[in-house]
Amino acid sequence: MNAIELQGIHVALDGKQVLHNIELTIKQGDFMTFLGPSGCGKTTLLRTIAGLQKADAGTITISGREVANGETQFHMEPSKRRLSLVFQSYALWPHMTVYENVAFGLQVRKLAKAVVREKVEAALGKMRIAELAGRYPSELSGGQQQRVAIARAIVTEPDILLLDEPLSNLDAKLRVEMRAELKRLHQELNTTVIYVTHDQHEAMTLSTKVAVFFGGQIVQLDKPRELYKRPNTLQVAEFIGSAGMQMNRLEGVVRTDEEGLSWLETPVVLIPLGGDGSTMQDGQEVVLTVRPEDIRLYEERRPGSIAMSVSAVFPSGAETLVQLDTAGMSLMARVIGESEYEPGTTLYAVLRQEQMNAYDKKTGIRMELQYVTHNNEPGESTHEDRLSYSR
Ligand SMILES: Nc1ncnc2c1ncn2[C@@H]1O[C@H](COP(=O)(O)OP(=O)(O)OP(=O)(O)O)[C@@H](O)[C@H]1O
Repeated sequence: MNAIELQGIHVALDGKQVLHNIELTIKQGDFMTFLGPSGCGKTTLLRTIAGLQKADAGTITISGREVANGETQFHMEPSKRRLSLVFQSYALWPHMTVYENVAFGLQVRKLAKAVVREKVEAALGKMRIAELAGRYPSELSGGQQQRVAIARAIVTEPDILLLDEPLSNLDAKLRVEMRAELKRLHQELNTTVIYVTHDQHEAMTLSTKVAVFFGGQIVQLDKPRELYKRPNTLQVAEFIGSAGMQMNRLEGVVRTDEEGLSWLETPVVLIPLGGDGSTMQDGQEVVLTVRPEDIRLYEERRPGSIAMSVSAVFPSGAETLVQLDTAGMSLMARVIGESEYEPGTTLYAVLRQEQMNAYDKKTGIRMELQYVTHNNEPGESTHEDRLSYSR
């Protein structure tokens, strides 16, 4: 069964349209992340699912039950939706111990004392904070407080766990630790999770699915790997490519000749294209993106390679980023392990074409280009032989 179905959700705040026609299905057990820049509507959608915000139009169904309907003005109370919400601020009650904070939601349901104890102990155990039961929030670190907040959310065994930037107040080391904890918890509980973040790393490492938001709309819904490899638009590619996940960008123009041959002309390399040409036009401006790990570096010239000069080397232990320049263009390549390259060295960069993405510069939409693979067999005349490999 689907855990959540959203159909045609529209929300306006203060007369401004914040969510536009959101359509989304989340499967039971999914770890769904809402990813996007600040102000794109992620939190508003989470609050709408939780029932803290009314939808102006559309329907929300949770575990087969309709909980909101814009047309009939039906709006089920948050407490009846069988979900728990954890905020960025932990919002623990300062005058209650950890045990009391976690037990509160069960006590209001008037469960027997022994049942409450059993469930609270289980939740604290799952978050690995059993020994903190008697402490007050002021006696805990930020990471420990966040664990208590999550224990409080899971103790009621909700169908769905909603997490709004739960790690953003933690320092870098704790974030990584808590990320691993959340992943373990999701696997252990098999609860459906919706997670809001603007951190691409968090989205990539935790999620089974990622919904990318821009301007109140979902612009791509994919598995993390697909999103990383094939962003649908240049805007998504650049967003996913920011914050430490460098993305190289190369501008070019499609050229076709009278014989029907096509190629991409960039300032540094000509890339032969196959296909019947139906998806491209002569003169069409294209932006190519290629990740640093998809650039191979050679010390000798190869077909289709770009002669470049090493301008900087950034070693980081397991890998090295090598920055290369030519003709006013800069590329970043990733090399496994340490690299001996010295600034000023000439290297030949080959872009792994099957890993590149091409976008129409005007619309920003990804194009399906067919690249001609390099063929080095002697004596064979190929499409690429008729182009000069590099300029
Ligand atoms: N109570 C409100 N009244 C009016 N506008 C609001 C209100 N809350 C949010 N907004 C606006 O709605 C838009 C979406 O806000 P929202 O908090 O959902 O974005 P977000 O993607 O979660 O951002 P962030 O990552 O910064 O939390 C923003 O333009 C914001 O200014």
